[in-house]
Amino acid sequence: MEQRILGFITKYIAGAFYIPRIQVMDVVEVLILTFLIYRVILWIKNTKAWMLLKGILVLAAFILVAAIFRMNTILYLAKNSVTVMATAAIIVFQPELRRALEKLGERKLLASVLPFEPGKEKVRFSGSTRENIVEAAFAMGKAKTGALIVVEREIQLTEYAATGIHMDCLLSSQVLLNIFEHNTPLHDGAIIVRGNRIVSATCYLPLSNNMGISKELGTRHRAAIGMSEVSDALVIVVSEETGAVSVAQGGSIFWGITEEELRSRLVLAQEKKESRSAVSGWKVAEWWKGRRKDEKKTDK
Ligand SMILES: Nc1ncnc2c1ncn2[C@@H]1O[C@H](COP(=O)(O)OP(=O)(O)OP(=O)(O)O)[C@@H](O)[C@H]1O
Repeated sequence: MEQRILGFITKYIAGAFYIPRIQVMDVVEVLILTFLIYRVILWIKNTKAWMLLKGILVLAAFILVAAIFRMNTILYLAKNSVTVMATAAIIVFQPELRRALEKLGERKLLASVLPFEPGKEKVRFSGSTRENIVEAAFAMGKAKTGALIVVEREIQLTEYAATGIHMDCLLSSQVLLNIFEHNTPLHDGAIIVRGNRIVSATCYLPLSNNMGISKELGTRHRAAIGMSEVSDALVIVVSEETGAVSVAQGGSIFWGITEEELRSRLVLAQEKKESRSAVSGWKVAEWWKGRRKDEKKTDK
């Protein structure tokens, strides 16, 4: 048995000491692959694919042992079940894969090379829309009227808008107050804001599966976090119970924020350039640093 292990290692080392001729394109290829692998590892770390990776590592170790000891039946089964397992993984991780591809699309490679996009406005929604949202959110907070407002950014939320009642109405604080008024047909669920207009009301949002979310937060807040996990939207929640205004972004909730904090988050969401860089590159680090200050701990 010892000889078998030694033989395996010697064969492996003999293969590893072969030094091929390295050309410029090989270096470029290695750099590209390094970057891609780094991004995949980051993605795995931030999603439940981390558990999948752990499972794959255990399986790989098991298969390695089987290869060393020449357990042919196990090797045969492993070889033939790879396709089935890959298909199963794609089905199970479909939401995460979709989100990863959407993020790739968000970056707009061409746009980041070109300094400007002709014919496109610099802001997503006007200052007046921003102020109307702030005004209505805190007015509803004062009156303890529950509300859920999704402000769309780069990722289109058409499929979530389709779960509600189509509106296409110019946003104003009065309209917001009216929509979320108790016992009215449109008060339940979320509204989706695109630009300066309310696209849809009574929309159903995906609930977050995050086990770390405080038990004090009910389904309205969980839906806000869920929506921010699957998109880059800024989701504003007004608690019916406490009147607190919170914002969910990037899978985290910033609970009980002030008027000024909500305004500055909306300013960031408003600028098209800012929102694009807020999900990529070094800005992410700044954003993370910033969010630690006012983020409500979700594990209490
Ligand atoms: N998946 C969802 N999508 C959209 N809206 C939802 C969803 N789930 C719940 N809601 C909204 O949240 C309301 C229920 O809020 P609930 O009291 O459970 O949550 P909460 O987080 O404790 O909020 P509050 O502090 O306002 O009580 C529902 O009436 C509905 O309007």
